[in-house]
Amino acid sequence: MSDRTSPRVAVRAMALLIGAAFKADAPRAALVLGLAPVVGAVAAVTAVGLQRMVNSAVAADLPGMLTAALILAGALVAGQLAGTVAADLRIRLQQRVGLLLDQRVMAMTSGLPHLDHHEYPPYQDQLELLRSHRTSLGSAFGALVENLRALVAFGSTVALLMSVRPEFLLLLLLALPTVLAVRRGEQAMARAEETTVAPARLRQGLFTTACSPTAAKELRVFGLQEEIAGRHRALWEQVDRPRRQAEARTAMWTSIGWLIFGAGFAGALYLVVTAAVSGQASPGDVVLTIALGGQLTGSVSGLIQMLSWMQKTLRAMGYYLWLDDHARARIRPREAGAPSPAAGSDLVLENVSFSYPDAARPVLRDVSLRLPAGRTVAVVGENGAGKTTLVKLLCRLYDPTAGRITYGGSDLAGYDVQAWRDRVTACFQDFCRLEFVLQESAGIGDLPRIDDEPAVTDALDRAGASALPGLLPHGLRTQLGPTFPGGTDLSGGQWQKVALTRSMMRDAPILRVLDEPAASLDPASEYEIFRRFQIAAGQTENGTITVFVSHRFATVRTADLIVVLDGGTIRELGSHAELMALDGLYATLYRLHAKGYEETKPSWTDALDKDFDDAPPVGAEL
Ligand SMILES: Nc1ncnc2c1ncn2[C@@H]1O[C@H](COP(=O)(O)OP(=O)(O)OP(=O)(O)O)[C@@H](O)[C@H]1O
Repeated sequence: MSDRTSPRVAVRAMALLIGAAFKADAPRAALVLGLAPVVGAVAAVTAVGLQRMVNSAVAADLPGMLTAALILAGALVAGQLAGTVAADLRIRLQQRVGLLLDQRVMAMTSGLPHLDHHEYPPYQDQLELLRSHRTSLGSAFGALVENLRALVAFGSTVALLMSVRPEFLLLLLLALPTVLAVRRGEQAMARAEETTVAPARLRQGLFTTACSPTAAKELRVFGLQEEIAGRHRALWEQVDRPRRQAEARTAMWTSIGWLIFGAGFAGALYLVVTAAVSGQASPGDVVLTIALGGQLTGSVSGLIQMLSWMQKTLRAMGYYLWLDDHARARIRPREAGAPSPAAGSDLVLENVSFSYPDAARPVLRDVSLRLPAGRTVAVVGENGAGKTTLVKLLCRLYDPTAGRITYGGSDLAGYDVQAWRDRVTACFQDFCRLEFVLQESAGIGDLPRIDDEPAVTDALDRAGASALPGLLPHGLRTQLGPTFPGGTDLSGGQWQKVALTRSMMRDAPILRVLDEPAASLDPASEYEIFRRFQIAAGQTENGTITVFVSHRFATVRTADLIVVLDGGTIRELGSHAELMALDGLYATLYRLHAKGYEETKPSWTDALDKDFDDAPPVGAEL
């Protein structure tokens, strides 16, 4: 992993923070940055006032004493006012900058066209580092401002000390070991965090599992609480040991640095006191040195704390910039005039192969397939055969690693990814339980019509869920999900129907993907839904291609075309009748399922047999 605190990254991060602050609130940003040096210089001005006061008092110079008193009073008032105002302004601005960066992180993460950052461990590690340092992002602008203040405080103190004796510049050098120790400590800490990020991510995963309502049932039934807690503890140790060691080393080096600085300061005091005794320095110089000495210790310590804070936030900004670079390389703005997919064509896979990042073997190998417009296509195969991967490629959640997918003769990769997705709709196996009101949770499937009640009612009907609003206390306005007070939780099948309704919202999709859309549905609902899908697919003017993945052969047999995947390749292809006549893998699997099915076959499936046995096969055309 690259050094997240390299000078180049630091400069980029600071420019980004200042830009974000001005974007969030330009007048406030200008005021905060302008006040920081004023606050930083107050202590040095106070020390000058003291020096003048003592020298004027020794010389019995009343006007001089009055001027010194004015300087002291002015510094006191300016310090208090500017300090309070600056802190207040800074904290609010810091919150706004934090919000802006949070929103950018959300936009970048969810705007990435592909899924690899969620599924590929090295990317997940980077996201985990960013997530664990997210709060530092919020305070990054504050750290920048406080460093500016601390630098001015330190610089003005050193300048004044040099005005007493130039050799006091050496004190600056004596502060260096402490500063370097802190910087090295931060780097060691960064290394420790980066090398332990994988177990830290696993530990976070276990924590989420232990607290998640989805895992709650299995945790109790299998008595897993102790097991999960034990694994969490072990991972904590694994993560914590290198971090503790880095902290201990930093503390040791910082203490040595402070000892060197303390010895130097004692030497400076000795020099100025002996000079005053021999008449080479004024009593004011002694007071100034003592005041500045205390001030210098405070400002070195402040500077070190600020530098340490700054390094932490710069590290967080380094992770942010990694995501920014990653997203910039992948998120393409929608090109004006880029070709849009025209409706009514076939979708064709030409020798498509696909491997997940870093995977040893391809998941799909040399798949060639024509998905005809206006038809339903079922994809079947054993677990791990590559069915979900295939539909992910169709949605362009990944691009093939070899071969190509074309629509209307044009490579999908040539279309703007968002323009393609605008014409695709889907219900995934691991669908989202969006805890909005029912109207929105379903309507979000076609964002411009999220509030369109007739559109949602129609989609509910097409998804076989028209009864759902009537079962809920406030119909379409019912708040879904147990997270909200007064929210209504749904059964697994009802949630799935809401997800299906979402996939029914877009009016004329080119492609509708249904990845095990009926896993939680009862057989009658499943039958009804597929019947509607098939009728809808044949009727839509643009000839929607409906691709569904299913293990339920009673439904699969209704498809116009059935694709049998086996180990990432197409084993068989055709209509139900053709595949049964072939008497291969499909026929074997079908008979296995039918055996159990015939024994318990309910009467409503007679309609299924009658409806689809006469359907013309389309596999022959391919
Ligand atoms: N994100 C991923 N990264 C690496 N490998 C993956 C990923 N997703 C799936 N795989 C692997 O790809 C293969 C095919 O997975 P896929 O989900 O496409 O199978 P499937 O046919 O849909 O299975 P199922 O019927 O169990 O849903 C599996 O061996 C799986 O381990």
